[in-house]
Amino acid sequence: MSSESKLQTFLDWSVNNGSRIDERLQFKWTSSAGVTCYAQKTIGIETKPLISVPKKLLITNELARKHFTFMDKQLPTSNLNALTQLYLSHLKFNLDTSDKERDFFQPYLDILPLHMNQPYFWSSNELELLHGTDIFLKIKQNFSSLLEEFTELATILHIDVEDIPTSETVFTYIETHLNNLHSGNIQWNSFMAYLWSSSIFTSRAFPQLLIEPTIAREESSLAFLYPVVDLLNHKNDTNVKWEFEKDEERADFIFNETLKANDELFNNYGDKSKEELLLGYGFIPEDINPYDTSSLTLRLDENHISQARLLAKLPDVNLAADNCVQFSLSIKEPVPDSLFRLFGYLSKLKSENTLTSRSILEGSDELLTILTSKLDQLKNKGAISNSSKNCSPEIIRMVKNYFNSQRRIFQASIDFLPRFQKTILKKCAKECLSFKTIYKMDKRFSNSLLLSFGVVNFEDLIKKGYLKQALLLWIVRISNKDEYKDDNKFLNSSFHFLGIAECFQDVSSSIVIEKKDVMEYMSFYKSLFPMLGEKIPEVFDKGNWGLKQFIIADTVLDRLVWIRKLNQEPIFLKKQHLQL
Ligand SMILES: C[S@@+](CC[C@H](N)C(=O)[O-])C[C@H]1O[C@@H](n2cnc3c(N)ncnc32)[C@H](O)[C@@H]1O
Repeated sequence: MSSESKLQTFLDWSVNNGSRIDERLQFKWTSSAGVTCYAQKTIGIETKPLISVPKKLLITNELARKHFTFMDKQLPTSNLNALTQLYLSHLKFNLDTSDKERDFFQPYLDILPLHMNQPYFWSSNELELLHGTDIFLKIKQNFSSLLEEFTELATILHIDVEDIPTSETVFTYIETHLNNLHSGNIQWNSFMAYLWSSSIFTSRAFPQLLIEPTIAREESSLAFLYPVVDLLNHKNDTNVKWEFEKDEERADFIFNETLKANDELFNNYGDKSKEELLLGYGFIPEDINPYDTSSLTLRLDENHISQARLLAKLPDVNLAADNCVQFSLSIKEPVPDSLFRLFGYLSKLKSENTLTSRSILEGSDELLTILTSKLDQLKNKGAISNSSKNCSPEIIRMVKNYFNSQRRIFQASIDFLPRFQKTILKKCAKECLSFKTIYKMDKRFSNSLLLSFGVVNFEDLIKKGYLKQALLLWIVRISNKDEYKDDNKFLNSSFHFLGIAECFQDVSSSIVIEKKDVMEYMSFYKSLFPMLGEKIPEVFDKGNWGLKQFIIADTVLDRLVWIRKLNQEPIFLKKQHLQL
């Protein structure tokens, strides 16, 4: 029977069994999206359902329960639809024995597609295109759960199953059995049949809540198959309503938009990201999708994971694998606060008990490095040749589209970081000062750099590579501020709020300087002293300019200065807790 006649037989069956389909609708086969529904005439917004289907046409968990014999408590709890999925495999592929229910549902079973586009059914060459992505990890995880669930079901229901693949062999198993699935020639109790029915459920089932609004929360993932309405394709943001008319026992599809003649009638499967559409439904629309998300998976040091989760107040993020945390990124929320907190934690110094503005800003720079390298990887991966070996052009198109959407999100996250840093700096404007401003304000100091290093302005300082020397010299100058009779007032009043002298004192009283530290700083120190003291005594010969002061100043630098990665500009930040 051709696809068109199967579709007609199905529509007749559904109407003969009490379905009502608005006569202005027409269902057709299309090569791009399978069965598709169009308006033949203009349809205005109506409260009357466009499609109503009686309960007896729905394939529910209740039917599955009647079919199999088992003890209730034994069923797998990881997927409440496991039994209904197995029941669907039985209806569709058990052709050995006659079956009243199968005979009844036959017209519906005949229009369920055997060619599925979800990545679980792709060839190894096609799957290779996704290798190294989070989506590939999810495919592997989902395969493991499905295998576990299927094995558990078979044991509970005492079903003889041959040849269950393992997580390692599942990809080859599917490639070997794919042609048999396409011709409908598989055993109902095979893993291939279960994978098919589970994908049918993922791509076309509706929530049981629709029929039973009072269902317990633990059972909210229960689902059922809803013939006719499941022929409608998906478009995000489409305004639809599904209702169950209890008295008449029928499920209604109400469309709250207008349609012109030849417009497609869409359903809304729930506003989905491209990743969800690809994994669950095997298609990706061309247009830009505001619901797109991407994820950043990070492996954390085993010793730090619990502390990191506590201090960074990580929400119950998806633990992708042992010691891995996963964060969702989207155009709407390019970087969640929890990710900033985690990087703030990772950039925290031992001297910081909590997250500080410095650790958060430092962390945001680290995050920038990681996001940039992820973006580069995505650019490389997305550069797929249109003639990739043995890959379907449609799959290549979808994968490219997926990578593009992922790149857009990572780019949005990268673009967000400088804005975030600006906001933080604004938030602590009263407790921070850039070294550029300091350089401008402390004229005597900047003049001393002109005389000693020939530095004419701040940019020149960075260009000539004297930034670190200048920072250390200035910190030591602040530690000696009481010795500058002329500048004393200026140094005290202008920079006092940063707490540099206090931090210097603090480090000085606790630091233990070893021989190796002295060796490390010796050549640096010798390049500056006694030369500077002799050349500009009014700055570099007041107070203590010994080598130890520079070792202390380096620690102060670590504790109080954030050097912004983007422009190498150092910013002094008073040590203080920052709440995100
Ligand atoms: C609930 S079914 C819809 C009916 C389906 N067209 C059919 O032939 O049976 C969901 C499947 O339809 C296809 N689909 C749904 N919306 C689509 C869209 N906007 N573009 C392309 N394919 C779509 C996908 O293959 C998806 O897995």
